[in-house]
Amino acid sequence: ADSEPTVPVSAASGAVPFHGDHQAGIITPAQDRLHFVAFDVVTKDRDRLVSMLQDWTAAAARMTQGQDAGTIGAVNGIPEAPPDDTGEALDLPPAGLTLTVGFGPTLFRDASGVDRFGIADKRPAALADLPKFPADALQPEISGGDLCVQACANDPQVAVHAIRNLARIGMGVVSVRWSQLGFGRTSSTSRDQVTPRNLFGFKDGTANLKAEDTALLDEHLWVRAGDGASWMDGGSYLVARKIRMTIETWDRTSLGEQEEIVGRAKGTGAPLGQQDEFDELDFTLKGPDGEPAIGEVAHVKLAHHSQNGGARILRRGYNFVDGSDGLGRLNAGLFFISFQRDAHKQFVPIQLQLARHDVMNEYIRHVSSALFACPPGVEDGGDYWGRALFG
Ligand SMILES: C=CC1=C(C)c2cc3[nH]c(cc4nc(cc5[nH]c(cc1n2)c(C)c5CCC(=O)O)C(CCC(=O)O)=C4C)c(C)c3C=C
Ligand SMILES: [Fe+2]
Repeated sequence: ADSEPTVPVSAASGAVPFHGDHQAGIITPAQDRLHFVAFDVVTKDRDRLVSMLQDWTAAAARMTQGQDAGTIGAVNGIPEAPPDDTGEALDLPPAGLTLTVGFGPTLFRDASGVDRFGIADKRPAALADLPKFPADALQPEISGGDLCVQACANDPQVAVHAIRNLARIGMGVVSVRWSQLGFGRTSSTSRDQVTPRNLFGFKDGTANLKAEDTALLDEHLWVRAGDGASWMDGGSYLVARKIRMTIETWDRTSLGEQEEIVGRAKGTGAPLGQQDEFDELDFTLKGPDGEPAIGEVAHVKLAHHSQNGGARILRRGYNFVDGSDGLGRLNAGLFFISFQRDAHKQFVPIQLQLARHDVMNEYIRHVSSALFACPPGVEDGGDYWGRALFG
């Protein structure tokens, strides 16, 4: 990838700046592909962990700009040594790659309560474990993690290459706990983007926090001074939930029932009883039968900020199909990701409402869960991922 791109640089293939006040990959217009990884830290040596985070930052700054992970490169080193880049992104453009790091609750105190790195007193209250929700069917082996990296790009090979090289660089310090590929975005995070569809066939990401809503982002997305741990100022909390969708059952449900469950028209994405996808939800409208056009337990009503003490989130999830399950069903669903200023005040009340009342629950199952604190952006120069926490 050190050579000049061989295809014209467009918005989809170009580079997203790595440095800035906030990490890229949050309000960056959602790219089409995801490789998300959670790591366990396998050393107790704080200096080794910090040194790896510095190496990761340097590699991330390079890879997001379409360069090799290391300064020598995949094919320019001595024949006797393993290359400092694995090579599968050679000749590929940056493809909008963003790499977003997060710190999990167990980095601060592990499962046995041990403060391995002397940072337990820096754990923000907002990074307390998420509660168990009704009907959660979480698999511990694909949940949690000490660190995460969200790689988003418009080329899956570019996202996978980035995660693979970070894992390689971290050998002996971290090991991969779990990872997830996503093949199609299920959100828009900018008003310039067309709303994509999830595997239920519905437009997903219409009523989302978007990059243009700067006042709402300050209110609901970015951690600010006074929120708690100052090292998180300018950062955001990431919730990941792998949600299996039993699409074979969904596909036997009538169109009308599907639309009632969601609360929007499948074709246009408009709220039921309204015309345009981007019309504000109107819960006072009545249908021909005199009942509310959007039912009391429609997904969009239950999830709406008016029903959840004003809580809003920035959704940035992806469709996944992990092959089939051996019983003739696709192992498919939605890898839900949301960013918010405090997951306990935003994601939790919304998810409690959904877990209790959403008819969609007959067709979905939450199988993994994780919460990470994503620190603010990295400045150009000597800064690195986690400096404010460890420095
Ligand atoms: C806890 C947060 C949420 C989970 C988990 C969740 C799962 C989930 N959602 C869909 C499909 C759609 N969701 C839509 C809107 C919507 N969903 C949430 C939150 C969660 N969804 C919010 C906050 C909203 C916006 C509500 C509003 O203010 O209008 C929609 C409608 C289109 C849109 O606005 O994006 C769809 C469709 C699935 C399939 C799913 C789990 C698999
Ligand atoms: Fe939703």
